[in-house]
Amino acid sequence: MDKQPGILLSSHLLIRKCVWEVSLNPLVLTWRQIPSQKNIQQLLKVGSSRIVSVPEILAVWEIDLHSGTKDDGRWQKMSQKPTEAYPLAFTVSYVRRARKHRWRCCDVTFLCPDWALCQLWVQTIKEQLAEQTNRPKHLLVYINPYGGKQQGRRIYEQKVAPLFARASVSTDVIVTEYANHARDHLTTVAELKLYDGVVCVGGDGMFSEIVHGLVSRTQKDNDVDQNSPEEKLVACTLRIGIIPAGSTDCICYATVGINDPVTSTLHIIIGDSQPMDVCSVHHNNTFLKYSLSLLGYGFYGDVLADSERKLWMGPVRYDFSGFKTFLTHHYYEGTVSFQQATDTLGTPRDKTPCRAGCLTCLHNRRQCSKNSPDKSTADPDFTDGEYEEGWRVIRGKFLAINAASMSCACPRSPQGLSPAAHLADGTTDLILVRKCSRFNFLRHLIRHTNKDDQFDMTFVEVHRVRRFRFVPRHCQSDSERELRGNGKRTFGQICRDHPACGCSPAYSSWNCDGEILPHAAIEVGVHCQLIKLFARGIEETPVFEELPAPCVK
Ligand SMILES: Nc1ncnc2c1ncn2[C@@H]1O[C@H](COP(=O)(O)OP(=O)(O)OP(=O)(O)O)[C@@H](O)[C@H]1O
Repeated sequence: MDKQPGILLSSHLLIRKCVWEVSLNPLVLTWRQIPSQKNIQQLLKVGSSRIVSVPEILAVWEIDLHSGTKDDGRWQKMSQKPTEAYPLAFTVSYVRRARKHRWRCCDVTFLCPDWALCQLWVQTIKEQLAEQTNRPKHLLVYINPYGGKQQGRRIYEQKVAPLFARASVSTDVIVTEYANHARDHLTTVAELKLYDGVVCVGGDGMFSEIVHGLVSRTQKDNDVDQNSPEEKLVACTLRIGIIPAGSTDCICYATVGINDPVTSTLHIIIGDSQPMDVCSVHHNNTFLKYSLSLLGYGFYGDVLADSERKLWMGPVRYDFSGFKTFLTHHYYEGTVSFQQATDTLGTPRDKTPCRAGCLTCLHNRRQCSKNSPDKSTADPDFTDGEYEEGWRVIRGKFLAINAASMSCACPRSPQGLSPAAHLADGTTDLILVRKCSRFNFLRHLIRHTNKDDQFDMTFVEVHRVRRFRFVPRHCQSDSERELRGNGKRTFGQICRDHPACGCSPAYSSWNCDGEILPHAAIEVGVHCQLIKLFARGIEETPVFEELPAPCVK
């Protein structure tokens, strides 16, 4: 065994009858096949080395090659036989990158010539894993058994729990019994100090519950009043993991790049961390909700409101309501005011999407901590419209008002609603679609499904903002809304149900991450990096090139 500087261990070990030079340094574990006359041609054909970064090693254990059991006595399927010269073995479990941001767990078994060397390897790798202090040891897991295709429990038992066990991550599991069970448990009785993170098995609705529970609990524990829109919220210390088991899994797409339970579990095990902004939504100094992805008034609010009246149609209701809402072509009058983020890197129109290790988020996070969020500066390029006490004010008729805190990319819209929106830069992209012809609105919508710029249209404007307010033109009192809720129809409601009628209703609804808000007049503030996820953002290209390794089992 030769030791070079920086190298912790280096030995010749056997993998499936071939001798490999295996070495470990604090950053990577590598194994390179030693060429011999016999295997040189095969090496040229298929490649002969493998590099695994130490932070992506999940576990290591000794195995008894004769009995086929692990060092903890559990049975393991053996694919290699011991030889006289290499009678002992250990297995390393690590992350392997597959296509389209998918991660898989791979095992490689190394055969050793003697007991002492085998022990040394296992011990040294374990010591390196113990240095990875960002990894969770104990997690609180909530499973929604009714999310998506109702597979949450099965996904957890078959795909997630075995990986947690392999990586020695212990869990307390709660299967939710009713909507908001997880939120209420987190806000009140959960003993958060026992855990290194909270995991939800479900979709975006379930994730939203966890965020509401954790953020509210953190504010409660720190005596912060959530009802004040100006209040600076305290960031949550526990990270959140999402095991996708919902219908859309939009947050998973935006933070991992794919909705795959195994990939998300591996991100949790290795202790990845992705900060995320959270928008607080208030009405009249009363807290309404937190939003993580999309706030939409007009088109997206109407689609959701209509689809909720057609639950019996199943998932096809979204297409139906989308088409119907497009045909009704309602516009809404009101005033939008906002504080533009003028001191930040990046704009909604640039071509740089938010990716793992995003420098824009890093830079803008520093700006957020320097500036008080309310001190917005006037936009020097702005000549049109008005300013009121540092807020830019736009009055008009809008087909849609959307605030995208992330790209909102999904399989239907691969670039998303705002392709360059950032996960953690302390801003949201406010998109205003003014009244235009049906044909032009259709052109705008179609651009979400291809690579054309959906903002390059005269009736669309987009601003990167830290706060915004919306007030509908005919500001509605709460009693009026109650009347609507009780079924006494205003003209708006009648028109909504009879699209042939030419006039637009006075109010739409806000779609807040897939839920309808009870008020049209709202104030929204972005809280920079309020939560952290067990994720790393979408990776541009794999860090380590994938090389086929013929000897890996
Ligand atoms: N035990 C339960 N019974 C009924 N509803 C529940 C239960 N647990 C959670 N919920 C609620 O179910 C709603 C939907 O769940 P979830 O987000 O997991 O799936 P989905 O709606 O199919 O997926 P997506 O949100 O990605 O479209 C959530 O808003 C959550 O509050």
